[in-house]
Amino acid sequence: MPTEHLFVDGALAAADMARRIALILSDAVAQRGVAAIALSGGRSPRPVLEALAGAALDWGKVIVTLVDERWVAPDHADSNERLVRETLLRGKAAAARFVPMKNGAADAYAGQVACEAAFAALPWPLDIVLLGMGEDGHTASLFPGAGELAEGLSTGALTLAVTPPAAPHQRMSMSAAAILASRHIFLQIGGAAKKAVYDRALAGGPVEELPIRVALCQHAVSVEVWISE
Ligand SMILES: O=C(O)[C@H](O)[C@@H](O)[C@H](O)[C@H](O)COP(=O)(O)O
Repeated sequence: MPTEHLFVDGALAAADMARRIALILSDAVAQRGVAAIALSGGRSPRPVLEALAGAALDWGKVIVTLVDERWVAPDHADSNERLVRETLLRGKAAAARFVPMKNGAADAYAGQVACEAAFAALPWPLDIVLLGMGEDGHTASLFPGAGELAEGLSTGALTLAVTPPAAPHQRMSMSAAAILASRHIFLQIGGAAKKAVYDRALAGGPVEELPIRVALCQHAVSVEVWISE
C-alpha cells in the first residue's frame, strides 16, 4: 500500500481531514454495518475532532476508542478520554459508542488485562487509526527509550502499559501490531521540527530510534500523512 504524503494548508487540514475520515467511516458502516476508529491524544487532533463531530454519519454504528491514554482520571486535564468527549462525542456524534482505555485499576500495569479484553472485543481490523508524532519520533505511547518499547514493537497483544522516559503519566498504548491491524492510518505532522523528524524516519533506520517508522516503513496498510508547516 502506498504512503500518501499530503502537504496541506494548516487552516484547511482539519476540515479536509475530517471530511476524509467521515467518508471512510460512512463507507464502513454501509459495507459492514459498523465502523471503528482509534484516536490519538495531544494537541493535533483537537480541530479535526471538532470538525468530525459535525459529520452526518450514522453515529450509532460508530465505535470510537483511543490509540493511547494517560493513566489519569477521565476528567483530568491530560486525559485523552476527556479530549475525545469534549471535542468529538457531542451533538449527533454523542451517539457513538466510546471504548475507553482507562479503567478502575490503580495503575496502567494493573489495568492492562481489562483493557486488552475491551480491545479484543472491538471489530478488527479497525477502519481508522489516527496517529500523531512527537519530536522524538514517538507515536501512540511507543516512546524511544521506554523500557516497554521492545515489547510494544513485538507483542501480539493489542495493548500494553508504558512508563514514558520523560513524558508525564503512565500510559496505556496500542501496540505496533494493533496499529497495523487497521485499514487506514492517518498521521498528522505539524511544524518544521516534526517535518524534519518525519523526513529522517522515511530515510530509514531502526524502528526503536523513531517508532513512527512502525507506520511509515511498512506497506501493508495505507498511510495518509497530513503535513502542515
Ligand atoms: O497521548 C498522546 O500524547 C498522543 O497519543 C501522542 O502520541 C501524540 O500523538 C503525540 O505526542 C503528538 O502530540 P501533539 O499532537 O500534541 O504534538
